[in-house]
Amino acid sequence: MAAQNPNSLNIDLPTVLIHRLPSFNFPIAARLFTHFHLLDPITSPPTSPALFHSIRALLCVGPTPVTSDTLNHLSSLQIVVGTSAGVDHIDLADCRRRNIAVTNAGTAFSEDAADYAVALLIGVLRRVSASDRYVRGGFWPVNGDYPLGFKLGAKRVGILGLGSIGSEVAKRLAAFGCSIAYFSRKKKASVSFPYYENAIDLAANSDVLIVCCALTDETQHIVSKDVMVALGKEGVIINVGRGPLVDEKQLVGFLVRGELGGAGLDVFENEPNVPKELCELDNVVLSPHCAVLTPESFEALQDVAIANLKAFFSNRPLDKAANGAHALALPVPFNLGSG
Ligand SMILES: O=CC(=O)O
Repeated sequence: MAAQNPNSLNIDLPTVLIHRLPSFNFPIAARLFTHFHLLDPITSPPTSPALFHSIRALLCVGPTPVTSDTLNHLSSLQIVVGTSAGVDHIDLADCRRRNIAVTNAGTAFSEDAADYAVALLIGVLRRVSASDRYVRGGFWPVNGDYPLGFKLGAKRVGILGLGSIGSEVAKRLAAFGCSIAYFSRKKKASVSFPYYENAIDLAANSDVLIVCCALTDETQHIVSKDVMVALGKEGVIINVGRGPLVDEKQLVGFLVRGELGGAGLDVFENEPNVPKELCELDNVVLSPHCAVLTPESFEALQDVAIANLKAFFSNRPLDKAANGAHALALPVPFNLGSG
């Protein structure tokens, strides 16, 4: 992302510091530029480190870590605007302690993530990628028809995390004739799908587990060995959440030994490294953490980021009413103070 030269700031626009690892670009930022001065220290290092201590708003690109150390360099910071749905890369507890608001992508990515979860599931059950390899490899004329896949309709789908992505997944798979059940932090009064008290019980009553909950200390390795045993030999795991939600070492073992039916994985424990055993398996579909990446979702993301930053700079609360359908302020105390 090319940002303005800090030495030629237009003082009429509020300043937002971009926080990104050199490898992360923010592909569609055109509209943000029209509303804010985006300072990118990677392309335009500030002439004085004191500038960092005057920054009130930070735009955190992708999973760039926001640690206590980051926050120590930004003593005036009041808001971190994240550009991903997950916020596991942001030290939320420290932000809360320092009274710094944190926002995420809200629902900007939910539909794309849900579409992708369904695509991975169909890809695994119907062996779409493996069939593609079969045709391209010239095996069809030699070996004949490719082995049968499995039907999606009537599968019992267990959703781990019925937030905005999980709800979109449920809507889509219900339309395919699947039955839906879920486990979430709490039972949702507004939802009639069966609720299970824990991931093991959900897995024991499902053919497919779709993992789309947030990564927290409580949910790390929520898909454990016991969950895999409960899901059973024909069971399929789809992960569009975060790699560490699944015990990857166990998953690899279960798949290699034929103790699970398959997996569709967009996220991994040690990205961008993927266990090589997975690449050998035709009942596994792999993708490089791209479930949410469409130009349309980046447009929606800009709406959210602009709405939250505008609300912040005009002292309006960061809530849905203030920020439109996509906005979400995470439950950290938000105090604009006098700054
Ligand atoms: O993984 C993508 C996101 O959290 O937005």
